[in-house]
Amino acid sequence: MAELVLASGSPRRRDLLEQVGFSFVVRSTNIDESFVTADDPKALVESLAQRKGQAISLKEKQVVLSADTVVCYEGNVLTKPDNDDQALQMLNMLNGKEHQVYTGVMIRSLSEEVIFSTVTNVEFWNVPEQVLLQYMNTGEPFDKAGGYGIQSVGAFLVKQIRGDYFNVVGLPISRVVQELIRFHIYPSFFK
Ligand SMILES: Cc1cn([C@H]2C[C@H](O)[C@@H](COP(=O)(O)OP(=O)(O)OP(=O)(O)O)O2)c(=O)[nH]c1=O
Repeated sequence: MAELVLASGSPRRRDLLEQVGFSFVVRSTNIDESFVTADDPKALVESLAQRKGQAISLKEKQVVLSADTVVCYEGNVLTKPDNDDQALQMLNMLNGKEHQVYTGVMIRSLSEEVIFSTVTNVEFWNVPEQVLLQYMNTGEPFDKAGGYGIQSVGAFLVKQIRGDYFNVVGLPISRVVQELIRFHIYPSFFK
């Protein structure tokens, strides 16, 4: 059986792969995300996932998985906020509105590769700015695209979603399972 390499420092991606029973090794990448253009969020996340995946040197019988998640609101692409001002600005932008979360995924071996992306619509309740400020002060927004975590305290912001919940958390896990099986990587319950 092939060995799965997760090219990600994201604890959420690790947790989701473990949740469905994959064994894998983690190799964190540090690519420069700044010079990728952001006109098209689908193309953006696919291109970033591809860069992360290509930054790993592969051996025979290894399969690498990489991903990138962004939040998109009316043409604005939101990545992880760098500071308090940015985090609050993002939360204010999304407050009371619907936005899209895009995750791009790359899976590659020495002989094959696949790149795809999934989009989920998320609608936020309208909450007072003071509450957004208090949420920001929890520190939770800072390592998350769009400045919130649907899987944690940020759940209080979410009125409804349309599409894959796990895609918002950072990996469209059911699609990933299907694709990994094509690469001969199986979750433990398959054995
Ligand atoms: C919208 C949203 C994003 N996120 C996270 C998922 C991703 O980890 C992060 C987006 O940043 P990414 O750049 O996609 O990933 P990362 O820097 O955390 O990890 P790596 O590049 O090493 O794979 O935002 C949540 O955890 N919850 C949410 O609700």
